[in-house]
Amino acid sequence: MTIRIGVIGTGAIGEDHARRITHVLSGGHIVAVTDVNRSQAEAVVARLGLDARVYDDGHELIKAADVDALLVTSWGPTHEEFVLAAIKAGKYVFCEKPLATTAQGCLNIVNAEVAAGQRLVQIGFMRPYDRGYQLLKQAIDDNQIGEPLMVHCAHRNPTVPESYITSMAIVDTAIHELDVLRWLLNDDYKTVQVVYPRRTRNRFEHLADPQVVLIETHKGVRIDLEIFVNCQYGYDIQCSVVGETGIINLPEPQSLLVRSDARLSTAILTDWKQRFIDAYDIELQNFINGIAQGRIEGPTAWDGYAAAVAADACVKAQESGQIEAVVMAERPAFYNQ
Ligand SMILES: NC(=O)C1=CN([C@@H]2O[C@H](COP(=O)(O)OP(=O)(O)OC[C@H]3O[C@@H](n4cnc5c(N)ncnc54)[C@H](O)[C@@H]3O)[C@@H](O)[C@H]2O)C=CC1
Ligand SMILES: O=C1[C@@H](O)[C@H](O)[C@@H](O)[C@H](O)[C@H]1O
Repeated sequence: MTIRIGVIGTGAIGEDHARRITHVLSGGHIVAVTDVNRSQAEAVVARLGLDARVYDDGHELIKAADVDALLVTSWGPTHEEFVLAAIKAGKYVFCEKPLATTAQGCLNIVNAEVAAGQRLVQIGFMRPYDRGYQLLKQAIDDNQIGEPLMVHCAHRNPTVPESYITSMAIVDTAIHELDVLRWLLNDDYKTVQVVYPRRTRNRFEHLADPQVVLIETHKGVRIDLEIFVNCQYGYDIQCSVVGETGIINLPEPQSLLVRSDARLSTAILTDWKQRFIDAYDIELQNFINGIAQGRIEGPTAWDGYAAAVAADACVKAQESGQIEAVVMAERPAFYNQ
């Protein structure tokens, strides 16, 4: 059985996902694409050699009879309307993060999915599929370091474009940690605070960079998360969990150790596409397999909502300078299955 897939938004990650579905994974076929910049969609069709129709509009594509499932990889503020339209059409939809740019937007999707009575939405939170994070989780669940007490994290990008604004450090970047740490610790967030260190000179003037997000979970774990999106030297994701009897660190991506010219060195990646390449492959293969089996199992709309509630509180904390509460709605039993 081949799942016929339509892609809405053929920018960086839309093209990369279309590439992996076409040239790496099995069971999926890209039959339709659209982008507000039509020439971008046409260029992707040509570059990847896709046998796909180019639509003028995402809603038209969602309704197309030969499209079984959607990838929503357009800009964050457009996700909610496309995911709601996909649910209305009764079609499976893989939506890149964020599910919606506000918690209320995510809740609208949660409510629509619950009303549809079937899991149709998977979010592109790929870190739980990353081998390194899986090893961390296994060690915590096996009680190898006792109860987790503190987590030190860093999320560093080499540079960001001028269009990247201060709140995006939360809704676009920290959102990955806001998702993966709930899963890792099997916990939810109680409060958040954002503090601003001295700013780097290597930033656009309007952007506060770096930032430090301080989080307290319901179990009392304290998390400090550095977001530094103009760090210059690489794409660097760090996570260190301090437990009662030991410390575990996220493994570095595999890389050659080179002895040469009186130096011992190893390269640092610079591109998010490479850092999580295996996780992206696995999450999308799971989505395709889940559709074929009539049951998708990846990160849910509720996970998208939970991360967005924390993100909303962080954005509030960016502006207030205060400790802000993270208050979630009651989890529908639908998501306990
Ligand atoms: N899971 C992950 O690690 C990553 C996720 N993302 C997420 O993926 C989404 C896209 O990010 P990028 O590919 O980096 O951005 P991008 O700007 O490279 O691509 C987005 C594309 O969507 C198109 N678009 C915007 N509005 C549209 C609409 N209404 N209908 C059709 N097309 C539309 C744009 O013209 C553009 O070509 C964002 O939500 C981002 O947060 C991006 C990078 C990594
Ligand atoms: O999702 C991503 C981007 O959208 C975001 O802009 C980057 O900061 C993240 O590192 C990357 O993983």
